[in-house]
Amino acid sequence: MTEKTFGPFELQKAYSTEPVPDDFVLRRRISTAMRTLSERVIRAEVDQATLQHWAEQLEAVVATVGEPERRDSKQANRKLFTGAATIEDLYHMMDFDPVSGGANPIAPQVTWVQEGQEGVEGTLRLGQQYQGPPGRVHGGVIAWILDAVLSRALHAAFRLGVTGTLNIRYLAGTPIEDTITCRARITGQEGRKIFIEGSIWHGDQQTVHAEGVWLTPKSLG
Ligand SMILES: CCCCC/C=C\C/C=C\C/C=C\C/C=C\CCCC(=O)SCCNC(=O)CCNC(=O)[C@H](O)C(C)(C)COP(=O)(O)OP(=O)(O)OC[C@H]1O[C@@H](n2cnc3c(N)ncnc32)[C@H](O)[C@@H]1OP(=O)(O)O
Repeated sequence: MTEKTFGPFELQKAYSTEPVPDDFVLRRRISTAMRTLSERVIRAEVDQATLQHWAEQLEAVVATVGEPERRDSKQANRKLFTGAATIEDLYHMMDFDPVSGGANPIAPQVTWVQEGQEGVEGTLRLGQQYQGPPGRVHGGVIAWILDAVLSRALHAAFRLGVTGTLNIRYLAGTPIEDTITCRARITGQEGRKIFIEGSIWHGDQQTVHAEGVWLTPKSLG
């Protein structure tokens, strides 16, 4: 049997419906453990001996991992655009994404509840490791997440581009350790320039507004 392959317009569907490759089941477990650890060790009230013990255990894991060879992600990207990407290639592109990638230990995990041409919506919860002012999400982390959410609206509408400009207006504090909602939608297009706006909400309160311009590369536009 020949292995199924995918192009850019099949990416989102295949990624959410095809079985997770075996190695990514394990990569996700590793990342979940690392994310949980990051959240739990921040501000942990423990004694010196416990910190010493944790430090030694974690240093031992780092030594065990060493510096492994890495796959060239450009190759998976090229295969995607010729319709030749395998599910493994798709996971290598998507699952290491620094926002919502299941196999990336630093990626805040977004649950996408709506993804379509009319826009995207996702929910997430950010732990103490993303705190700026006490109890609130760091402003830079908010920009990081919104860049990805607005980009997701671009992809959900089957368009491609890189962030050219991203403006953020912080309207109210965004809480850590509670569920927040992110939204984004395309508002217009002029040639290769695509205009996208987005927001973050805590319940009924909008805490952030974002708007930006994405540029489709000359080679694709
Ligand atoms: C189809 C389904 C797809 C599904 C998904 C597919 C694939 C997914 C693949 C992988 C997914 C994994 C991860 C996703 C990855 C990233 C997502 C997050 C997004 C990012 O993290 S991305 C990184 C940060 N980003 C950059 O790394 C950009 C660096 N930069 C440049 O690469 C250039 O700077 C560029 C290209 C921006 C412009 O260069 P250029 O040569 O094309 O522009 P040019 O001069 O021709 O201007 C043409 C007109 O745009 C106006 N203009 C120019 N620059 C502008 C700007 N900055 N802002 C607003 N307007 C601008 C001019 O004023 C003119 O306007 P006018 O025509 O009106 O005069």
